[in-house]
Amino acid sequence: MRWRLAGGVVLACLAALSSFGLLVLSGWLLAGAAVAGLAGQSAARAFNIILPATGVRFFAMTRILGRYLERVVAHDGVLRLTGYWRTWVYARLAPLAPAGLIDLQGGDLLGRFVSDTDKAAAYYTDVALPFARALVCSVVFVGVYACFLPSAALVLAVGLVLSGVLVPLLFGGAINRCVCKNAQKQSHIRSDLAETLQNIGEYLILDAAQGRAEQWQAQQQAVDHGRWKLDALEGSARGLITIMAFGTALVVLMLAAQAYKAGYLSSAEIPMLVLGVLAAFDVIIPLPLARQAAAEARLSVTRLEQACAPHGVGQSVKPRSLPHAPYDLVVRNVSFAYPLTMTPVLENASLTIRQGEHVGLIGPSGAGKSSLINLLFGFYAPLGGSITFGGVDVHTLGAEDMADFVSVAAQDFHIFAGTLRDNLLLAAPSATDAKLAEVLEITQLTHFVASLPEGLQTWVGNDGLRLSGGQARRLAVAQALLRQTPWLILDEPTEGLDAPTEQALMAALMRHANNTTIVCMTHRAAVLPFMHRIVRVEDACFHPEGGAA
Ligand SMILES: Nc1ncnc2c1ncn2[C@@H]1O[C@H](COP(=O)(O)OP(=O)(O)OP(=O)(O)O)[C@@H](O)[C@H]1O
Repeated sequence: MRWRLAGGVVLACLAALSSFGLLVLSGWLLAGAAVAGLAGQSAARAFNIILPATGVRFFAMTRILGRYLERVVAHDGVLRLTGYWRTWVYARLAPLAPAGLIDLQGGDLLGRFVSDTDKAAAYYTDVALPFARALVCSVVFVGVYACFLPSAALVLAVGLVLSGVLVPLLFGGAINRCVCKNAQKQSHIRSDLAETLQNIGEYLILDAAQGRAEQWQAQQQAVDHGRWKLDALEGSARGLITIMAFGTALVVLMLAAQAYKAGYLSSAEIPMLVLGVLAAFDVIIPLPLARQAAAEARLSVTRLEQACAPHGVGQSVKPRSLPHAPYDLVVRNVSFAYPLTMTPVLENASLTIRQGEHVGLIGPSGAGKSSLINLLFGFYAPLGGSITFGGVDVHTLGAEDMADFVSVAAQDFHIFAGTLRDNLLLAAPSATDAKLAEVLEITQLTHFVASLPEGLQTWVGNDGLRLSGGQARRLAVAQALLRQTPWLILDEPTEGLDAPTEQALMAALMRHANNTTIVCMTHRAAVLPFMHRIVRVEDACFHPEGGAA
């Protein structure tokens, strides 16, 4: 990308230099023509208008062309940079989920992923490009002035440095503070908005929607106030630069007038140099905005780095070796607590599940049954002890490695916006229609799907809203079955089902997955007779029900 980005800078400089050349030459041409006209017919005839007029056209053309090409190249560069940042962030965020992202709200995370990556990429057009253009062009402007009048070149150099360096420095601190505060407010409002929209039904039921709207209004006003402050700062800096530009032009006018009197300059060169100053400041005026963009980009990059920083979980720490048969799970003296609460979930707990066993995990709500999935997939790291699967410490495996061996129908499963078929194929993209029909039969969904006019092509809406709780849960079980892994973990698979359907599902499941290891976390007594043995999770330990755990 480097050459492309450098090309954008070159084109931006070309456009700015053309603008400068156009104004300077036009000033000289108009003033020269006027002086020649006033000096009489012979002087007017002697005045060569062709060459400068050609120069004016040349600069007008290169300015238009330069600006157009600069936009094309620079925006192409930004799009590529945005793509680069998004890929970079995704590649680092994905392995951290869910433990590494626990302290980030979904809306905030989305905000970081979308708007912070945009701002980080826009650093090129909004910061690097204006500053590089200002630097390169200022040197050229001062060089050009030095050819005509060195004292004017010195004044121009001082004016450009003062307004291009000092003004951004002067306002920098206040801009940084304002940008930080605004970013925090915006991040809050975005997170709240995402959460409220996701759970709008609950807010309506709790009669809290109006209060929520009022909270937003207050938050939005605070954001608007912050934006107004930032605009005021930027406007003040821009105003100061404009005053400096006119001051510099005035001094240059005085110096040029003196030089004219002393015979060093022609009369036409006086307006040329004055107009040149105003044209030169065109590259400085965008700098306060660029300074603001720099603060925003720096903050965005910091926020992205914070979100992507490894938290010691969800990442392989040693060279991998994949699990091998027999795929036994050995949990040895494991202690575990969730980072946010630090309430012990497991304490010195041990459990062995051999390949092919069907184990029912029971116990009071909140005892820690589902937490076993989090530990197995390495979403969270145990505080002590070890967990091996197929002879390999699960801590050295990524969640994607485990997914090749273990399918989970989780309690908090998600049905994606799409058709029934889309959701099933998500688990096994190459599954045939016969395979889909087979898992629908096992999960007792065949009649339901057949009753739908569009069958598997039925759109299930966001979050599976068009399905009942029991239907959605069975769809999650069907997904897990489609993956055909040696292990199957079912968290409350029959929750919300009537007794005959529950029996039919479990019986079909056992027939189908006879050789598969099945771990069934459940509160339903009717499921337990289908299991080889039962383990109770209680008091932060695994207790066998009638045998060794
Ligand atoms: N992501 C999390 N962060 C913090 N604490 C959690 C998290 N998930 C679960 N917990 C807590 O860990 C404990 C064990 O939860 P877990 O979901 O494993 O229980 P469970 O036995 O599966 O419960 P249930 O039968 O109701 O599904 C609970 O006290 C719960 O509040």
